Amino acid sequence: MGRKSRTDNGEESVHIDQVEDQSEVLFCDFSGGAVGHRLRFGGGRGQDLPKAAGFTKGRTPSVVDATAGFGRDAFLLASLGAEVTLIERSPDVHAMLEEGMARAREADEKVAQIIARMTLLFGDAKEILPGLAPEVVIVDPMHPPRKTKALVKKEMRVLRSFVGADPDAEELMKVALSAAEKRVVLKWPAKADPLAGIRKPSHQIMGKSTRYDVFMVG
Ligand SMILES: C[S@@+](CC[C@H](N)C(=O)[O-])C[C@H]1O[C@@H](n2cnc3c(N)ncnc32)[C@H](O)[C@@H]1O
Repeated sequence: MGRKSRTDNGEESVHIDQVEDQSEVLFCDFSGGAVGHRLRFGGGRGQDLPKAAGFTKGRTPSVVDATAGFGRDAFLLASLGAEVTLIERSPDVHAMLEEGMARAREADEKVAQIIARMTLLFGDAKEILPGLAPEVVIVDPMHPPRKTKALVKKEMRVLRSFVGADPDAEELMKVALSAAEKRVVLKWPAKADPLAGIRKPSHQIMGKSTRYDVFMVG
């Protein structure tokens, strides 16, 4: 996002309005890096997210990831055999995902099979979810600022510079709770206060830095 102006000597220059981390590009890579590593060495259905989403040895639910972001959670669940619909409302992030998925389809046969189970939608999940009747909804809004000084991972800082905070997370959770047929999983920082205005979770799965609040419905 740039704004043009004239310098003292009359030359045109471009000012970057949102300097923060927008100098960095949004990029998603489904076949290398952290995602590829998790695919090769991850703990399968024993990982916290699939457990929270109700994946068992014999059961693979259909999932809507209402907050797609980098698509990593969706990719993990699709790698375990689930059909996953991803919803993203930021045009920049949606474009990044679309490109990342297209690249991954070309890169590697195994990864392409996983991507084939992922359907990406553009828009606000609060409007789209009620028309989908999903078994399981995953909600992972931008997390509240940390109470500690621990630095947020760079890629999340870059993402935040594009999408900002998600102040309507409570509203999204309410829509998710009425749309899901089986359960809603809220991914939230382990030590953060519960999301205001939402009923208590049915149970929690606690990780080192992340927890999964599981809300059974129906
Ligand atoms: C923390 S990131 C999600 C990261 C994701 N779980 C992953 O594995 O990469 C949150 C994303 O959800 C998107 N988002 C938040 N609220 C949304 C809504 N109501 N509808 C669609 N997208 C939403 C934001 O634009 C942002 O890209």
